[in-house]
Amino acid sequence: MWSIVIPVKRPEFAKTRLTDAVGELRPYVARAFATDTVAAALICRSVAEVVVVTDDDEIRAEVELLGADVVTDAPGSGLNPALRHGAETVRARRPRAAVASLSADLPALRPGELERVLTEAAKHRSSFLADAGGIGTTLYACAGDVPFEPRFGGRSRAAHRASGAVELDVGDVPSVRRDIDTAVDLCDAMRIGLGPRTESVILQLDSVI
Ligand SMILES: Nc1nc2c(ncn2[C@@H]2O[C@H](COP(=O)(O)OP(=O)(O)OP(=O)(O)O)[C@@H](O)[C@H]2O)c(=O)[nH]1
Ligand SMILES: C=C(OP(=O)(O)O)C(=O)O
Repeated sequence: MWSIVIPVKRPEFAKTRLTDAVGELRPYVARAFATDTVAAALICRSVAEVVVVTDDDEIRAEVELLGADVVTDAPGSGLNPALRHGAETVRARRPRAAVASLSADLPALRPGELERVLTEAAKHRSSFLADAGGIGTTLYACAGDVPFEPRFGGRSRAAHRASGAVELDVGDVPSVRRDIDTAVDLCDAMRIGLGPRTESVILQLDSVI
């Protein structure tokens, strides 16, 4: 079973590359992405717990209701330190927990696809899943006795590979790979099938592109 750490940046500063597509709805879109991601992770059969790293009070309230734990966005110096803080919190309680981090911008995430990825990840000491664009990473996973050392940001697929983590070769898991940076990514996720919170925010738009 896995402990999943999901980082959520303050929505008022998040998903800036979607500004042209969603305008003033951007913080609501970012929150909906995160909440749909957390909801799908929580019902995945391989997931024991979800820890969300955020300073956003609304995200906190929503995901706690769903059953996730929340820790503050310490030390306040960006994504990888926030992820390490989440993993440290997990391992303070369960020292040999297998930990995986998942991006919070996967609003089409399907629990069964995540389960297939985590089953493959369980065969390795550390591993990662490349994003749909082939440059970044959506999931980074470590066995219980392995230091959790994420390298998200920019060309993180190459960075994770260079760190010695194994790239997971799991076919047909589009919902786990489809992170959303742009309007085109959002259209792609709509084809896969959006989670209900994102769907209802997107319905308020005249069009996405
Ligand atoms: N807790 C926390 N999460 C972060 C931080 N920076 C990024 N994230 C999360 O990391 C994941 C990937 O972030 P990006 O795709 O770069 O998201 P973004 O910065 O909102 O997007 P852009 O503004 O378009 O660059 C998302 O789940 C973000 O919420 C941070 O400083 N703290
Ligand atoms: C942070 C990442 O996401 P993106 O660059 O797609 O925003 C990453 O893939 O490492």
